[in-house]
Amino acid sequence: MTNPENNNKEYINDKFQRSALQVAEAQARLKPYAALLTHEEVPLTCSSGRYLAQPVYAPHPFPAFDRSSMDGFAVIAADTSAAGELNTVWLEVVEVIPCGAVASREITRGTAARIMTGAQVPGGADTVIMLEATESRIEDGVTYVGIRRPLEAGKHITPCGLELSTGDPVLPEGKLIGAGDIAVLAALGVPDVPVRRRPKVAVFATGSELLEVDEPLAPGKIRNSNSPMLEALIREAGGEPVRLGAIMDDLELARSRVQMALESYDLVLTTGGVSVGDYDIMGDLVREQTGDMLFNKIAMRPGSVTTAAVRGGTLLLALSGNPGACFVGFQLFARPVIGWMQGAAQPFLPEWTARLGAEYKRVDRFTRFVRARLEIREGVLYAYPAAVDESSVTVTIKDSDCLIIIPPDSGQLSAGDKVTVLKLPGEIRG
Ligand SMILES: Nc1nc2c(c(=O)[nH]1)N[C@H]1C(S)=C(S)[C@@H](COP(=O)(O)OP(=O)(O)OC[C@H]3O[C@@H](n4cnc5c(N)ncnc54)[C@H](O)[C@@H]3O)O[C@H]1N2
Ligand code: MOO
Ligand SMILES: [Mg+2]
Repeated sequence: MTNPENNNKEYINDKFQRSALQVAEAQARLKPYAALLTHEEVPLTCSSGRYLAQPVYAPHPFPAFDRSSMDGFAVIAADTSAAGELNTVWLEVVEVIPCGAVASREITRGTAARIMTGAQVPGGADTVIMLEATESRIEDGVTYVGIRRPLEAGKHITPCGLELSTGDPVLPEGKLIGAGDIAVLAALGVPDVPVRRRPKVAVFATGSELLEVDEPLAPGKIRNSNSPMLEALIREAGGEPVRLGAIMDDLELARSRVQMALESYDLVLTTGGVSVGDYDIMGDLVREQTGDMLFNKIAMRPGSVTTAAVRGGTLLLALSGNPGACFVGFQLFARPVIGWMQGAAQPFLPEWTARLGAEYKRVDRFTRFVRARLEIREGVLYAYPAAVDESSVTVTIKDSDCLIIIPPDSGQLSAGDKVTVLKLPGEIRG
């Protein structure tokens, strides 16, 4: 264990003199090191939640043929111009066209084809009449369809290319693939989808107080809740978490673990030990090689101690040990890094506008990111700040739909005031 007496005396002054960066500046410092990963092809059904590595253009028109949108008869509109209540026009039904079939002949004046929803409209026909609007009779083995009103051309026909023409852009590179995208890719005949490789993100916690989840509580100890939380957050952001466990507050041990992780994974996340305490080894470790430190203080709360360094080209993001600060630090810094690595078109949490559901009086010299619950009432979005949003608090993380951004100059805010919120992934809990 690190001895407080000889705890990095050379760095002792730096430890307290940290210059705080604005959040956007810190994010910008990370970006050059969040290199785009290679791509791989995955089966279409496995592509949900992955980021598209290449844009998709329509290889053919969609629909690829003129399609009937009703069960009925394909006819020539001009044949029905004289039709009326007292003048039934009778057309000879020359064939039946089920879905998937192609007519064997063209429709000519005086003829019609029975057609099903989704079937290709036969050549010559320019309109479809619904079955219910017709009558039929059979005479000498020949079926006739009777029509009592004039029809417009183009009715109940979905034209070839209505949705897409050949070469139309369909999905941009960087799109997060969802069910609708999968439907389109299937319709366009893309069995294997080029997606970005998922970043492998190593997670380890530091803290001599940490117990595993299945261990009984012991005096002064707590269970390591940040590691499983971070793993879930990494998955949510499209990364592949690699759990490296928890280590004691031992600088030597942390140094070798961090080094090993930096050599083996795309990104390394740690939690704990980044403040100025005697055993805050991650802070010490990053300060050892000041050249590769990107930042160690951010003008935000919680998460002001979030620290980042780059070693051998790989990013180390040392998040706070305080659960609330660890969560917010992940959302603002680790999430975009994991997104950038996958070429995400929208790597940041989306910004929404809401009304404060209750007053917020806390004023800070740093921007606050306040955990809050969202509720929609009469079409208006309200954000209710968590009653306790200290960075050390765990339980309110689970009740949060968003983070309200409270800039330092906002003063005391009243219920109903407009605020910007960062929407967290998932459904609004209501
Ligand atoms: N003198 C000062 N003290 C502190 C400052 C400061 O500026 N001056 N900053 C405070 C702020 S702000 C924060 S945030 C915390 C940051 O603490 P660390 O990142 O160094 O984290 P630890 O000291 O390791 O732990 C803090 C807290 O979190 C608990 N913890 C740690 N790891 C986990 C885990 N994996 N799962 C759940 N809980 C965890 C730990 O037991 C402590 O209670 O520092 C303030 N202090
Ligand atoms: O860095 Mo601490 O999380 O501001 O509370
Ligand atoms: Mg500490």
